[in-house]
Amino acid sequence: MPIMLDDISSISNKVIRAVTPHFFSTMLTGRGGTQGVINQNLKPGRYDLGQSAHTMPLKPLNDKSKSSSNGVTIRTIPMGPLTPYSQRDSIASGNAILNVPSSAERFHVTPGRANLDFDVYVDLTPQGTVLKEDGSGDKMIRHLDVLYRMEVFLLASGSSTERVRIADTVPRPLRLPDAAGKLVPQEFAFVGYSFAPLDDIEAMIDMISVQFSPTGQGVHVDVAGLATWMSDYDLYDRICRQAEIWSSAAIGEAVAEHVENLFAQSSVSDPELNRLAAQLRYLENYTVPLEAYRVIYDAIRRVAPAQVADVLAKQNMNLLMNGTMAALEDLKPQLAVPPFNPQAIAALPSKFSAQQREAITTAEPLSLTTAGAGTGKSTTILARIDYLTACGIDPKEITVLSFTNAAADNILAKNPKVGSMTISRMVLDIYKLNHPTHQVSTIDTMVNTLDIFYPNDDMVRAFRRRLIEVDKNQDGATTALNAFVEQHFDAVMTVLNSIEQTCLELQIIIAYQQIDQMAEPPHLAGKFLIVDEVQDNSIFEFVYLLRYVTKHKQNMFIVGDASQTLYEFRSANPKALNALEGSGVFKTYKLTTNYRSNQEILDFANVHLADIEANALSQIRLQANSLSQPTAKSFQEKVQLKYCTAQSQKSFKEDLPGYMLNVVKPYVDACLARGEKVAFLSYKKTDLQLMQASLEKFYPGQQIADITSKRRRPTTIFSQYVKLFWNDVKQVQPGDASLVIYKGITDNLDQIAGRSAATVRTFIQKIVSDWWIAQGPTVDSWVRLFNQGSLKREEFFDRLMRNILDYEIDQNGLKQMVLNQQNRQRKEQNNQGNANLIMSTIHGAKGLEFDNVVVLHQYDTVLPEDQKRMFYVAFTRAMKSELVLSFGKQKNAAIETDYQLIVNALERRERIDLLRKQGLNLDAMSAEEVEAALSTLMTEEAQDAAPTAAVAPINGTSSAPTNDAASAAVPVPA
Ligand SMILES: Nc1ncnc2c1ncn2[C@@H]1O[C@H](COP(=O)(O)OP(=O)(O)OP(=O)(O)O)[C@@H](O)[C@H]1O
Repeated sequence: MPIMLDDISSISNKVIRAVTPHFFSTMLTGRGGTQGVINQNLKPGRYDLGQSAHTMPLKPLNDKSKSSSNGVTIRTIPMGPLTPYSQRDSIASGNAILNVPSSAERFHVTPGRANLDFDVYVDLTPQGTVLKEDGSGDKMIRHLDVLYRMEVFLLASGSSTERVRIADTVPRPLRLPDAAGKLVPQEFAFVGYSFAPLDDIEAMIDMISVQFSPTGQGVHVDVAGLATWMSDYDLYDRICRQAEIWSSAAIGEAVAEHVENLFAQSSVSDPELNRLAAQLRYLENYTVPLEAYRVIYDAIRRVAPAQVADVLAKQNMNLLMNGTMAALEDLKPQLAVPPFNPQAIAALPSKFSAQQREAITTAEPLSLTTAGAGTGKSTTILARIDYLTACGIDPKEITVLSFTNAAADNILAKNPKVGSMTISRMVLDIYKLNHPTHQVSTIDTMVNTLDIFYPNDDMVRAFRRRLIEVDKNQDGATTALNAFVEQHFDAVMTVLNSIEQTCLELQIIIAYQQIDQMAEPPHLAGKFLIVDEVQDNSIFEFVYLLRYVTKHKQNMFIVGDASQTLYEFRSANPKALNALEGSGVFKTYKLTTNYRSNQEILDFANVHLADIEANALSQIRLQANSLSQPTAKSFQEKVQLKYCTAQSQKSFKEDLPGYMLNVVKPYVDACLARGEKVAFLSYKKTDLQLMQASLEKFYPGQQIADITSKRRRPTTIFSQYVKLFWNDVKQVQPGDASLVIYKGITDNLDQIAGRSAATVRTFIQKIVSDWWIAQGPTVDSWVRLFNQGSLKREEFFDRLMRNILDYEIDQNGLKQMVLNQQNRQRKEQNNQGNANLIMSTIHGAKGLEFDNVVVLHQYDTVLPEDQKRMFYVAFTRAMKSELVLSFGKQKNAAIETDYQLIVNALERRERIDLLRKQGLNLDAMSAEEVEAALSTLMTEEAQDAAPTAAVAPINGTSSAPTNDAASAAVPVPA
């Protein structure tokens, strides 16, 4: 039985969390107090000396951006759900509405003015901020400017209206008769934007009130009172509220309302459509819930003409996914399904649970299995292949897409006849067949090549910029590149055909856009598509797969766990599975029994799982496949926690050898004595190396396997050289060109390799001399042709240039291939090797399991979601026991309190069981009576334990390790 989190009140409270300004940017520190950029001095007010509305334009707040020059970095961080442009269009449509703020929030401009039949109120909403970081001096200076939406409300005296129309001009007539025929002012709001509302809002108030007041003069504004109201303005809270809108269904409603406002007009102009497209792209600046996209998508489909809706849906990847899913749903009845085969169902091995059987044998054309860690997702995929085959489906008809090469190899090793690959490989195979002359290059090499061949082409310059944005993984970059390629398709293809290059990021976009025309290799023609670890696919990969399935009317069986999303940095969205689950397009199956770990390990993991946002919808709680009930003692034996306070990572690293000796070694000794393996997991490779150094000292005879995948940066040295120095080469005789290139690269390394020149010098010298040796004979043959007069000088240099560019691409591809192979072999060591000690990054351990695990955990009071998910993956790798070595600055860490709460809850359960065994009928007793009985039992236990009081504490906090083994507060398992 898992320990119920509801029994551990402080833990279950954790799922309720506020959204903070960090939602917009982690640079927005402070909570309106003395610290951080959002501090108590930051209030709406007047312009700084020398500033005015003219020096602070609104335009930048239509996008999130970062620019640096001369040590000064400027970031624009928008916060309004609608950009100022969209807001203006909505207002112009005559349909925009604004909530009237409560009397506690707004400033009343016209209090006690009995001679007026109207009231004027004011409020401010942060629309965005501009953060300036000046590092040019000794100290970094941060300055934040806030752009406010100024809201001026004109309401009839005594009105309790909650929502008013936003007007762009004062309505005429000013007053209309009410039900009783009395003339009352028309109510409305005006909005404007300002970085200094105390300077700018008075003019707005004046402009409105002058037209309503009986004297024809504007109302008096108590500027001192307004300044006091602004000095009480809680900016932190207001930014939090904006963040809440963005991270909830409210953003969907706000944008859908805007879409409806625009299309309620008799016609929508092209500039308005362009600004709406920009608004939809603007949403990609932040993580908007996918359910909100559904609302926006539905609104677009409802009100926009079909062709316009198609174009709009392509402006944002998440809208595109909604659109693609809707098309797939329409086709559902035509998709492939396995034939009903009772023998195949009966032949399933008996070990499979009912839940697993349901998923494995599903006859649905589109199915999604969501499941927690260790619940048998990978096992279910293997069984699905067997099941489909048993149903008479040719294995060639089955394609399995995995996230890593290692996982794809694993499927292939067990099922040599099915198609098994990564999505990148699938796209590559299709692309290569259709564009065989394009070599797969990197974005860096491509950009250099574009600069070399198209230095003055506007289209190429824009294309290049889009590629760089994708390379930097900027928000919305893939959407922008996709839209760009679609708009300039023929021109882009002409350029790619001429440079004979492409890159992975472009391949999928082109394959997507040409999906209906592209030929496909026979090994991809299968009717049954299975996708593993779907949570880590980027939204665009997912959109592509949905279209692929639509095109081939395939059966799609997908499996994933949102809480294990690790690749958000390459555009995976942990909430995508929730959206699929909620869409109703996929039949959903759930696996809840964990077959890997004991319940003690899962109780600890469950505490962390409860705190993961991506689990909020599915509310998965891991339960072991065992009837044995954990006790406080068994929990402390199987899950050990050592929390270490450390002022910095550096100081923890200095202390790490001490912790390895006093805490980790006793634990590992016990595991090895039981003949079991131990894996060491950490986020950083450098920490693993430190741990490994200690292990090598403690266990000189033990084999240690490092299964972490290695990475390498592709080189751009040749293309960079050609871009900057090719004219030098063209000045010399062809016979001297190779030497000039060799010397040119090594002599100009500072310019070519930038800051890394010093560290890569030897490496670069080697690759340039490798080129010379490898390509020497070819270049010499061209030199001979030139000398004989059968090759023109220009043609010689053209061939030479292409030769070195091709060499760079080949080398990058070759080295990556070798590295992939080595990485696979490294992973294999875990399965087949003799090593008892295994080192891996947490990312590298995904999908794997080990007898025992040591997790290096970095604690913080508020961990970002990606780190929570990462540590959850780490906490679910062990089968038998785990030791968590956690470090952080805080003295009282919640990870310790949570651990102790689990122990307390288990002890309480044991005592309740004992009372029941003693014959007490607890169900018939009141809560107070149960507590009294428990308290008596505890007193008796304390009396029994009194003579042996000198028991070491279970877990302890220490600020530095000692060499005294007895002080290692973690008990070693029996
Ligand atoms: N029905 C079952 N009976 C017994 N063992 C099972 C069963 N299903 C799965 N297992 C075992 O449970 C362990 C976890 O399974 P598997 O690796 O398939 O889970 P997973 O959901 O893919 O895990 P993760 O997401 O954490 O990588 C494996 O050792 C597997 O052999």
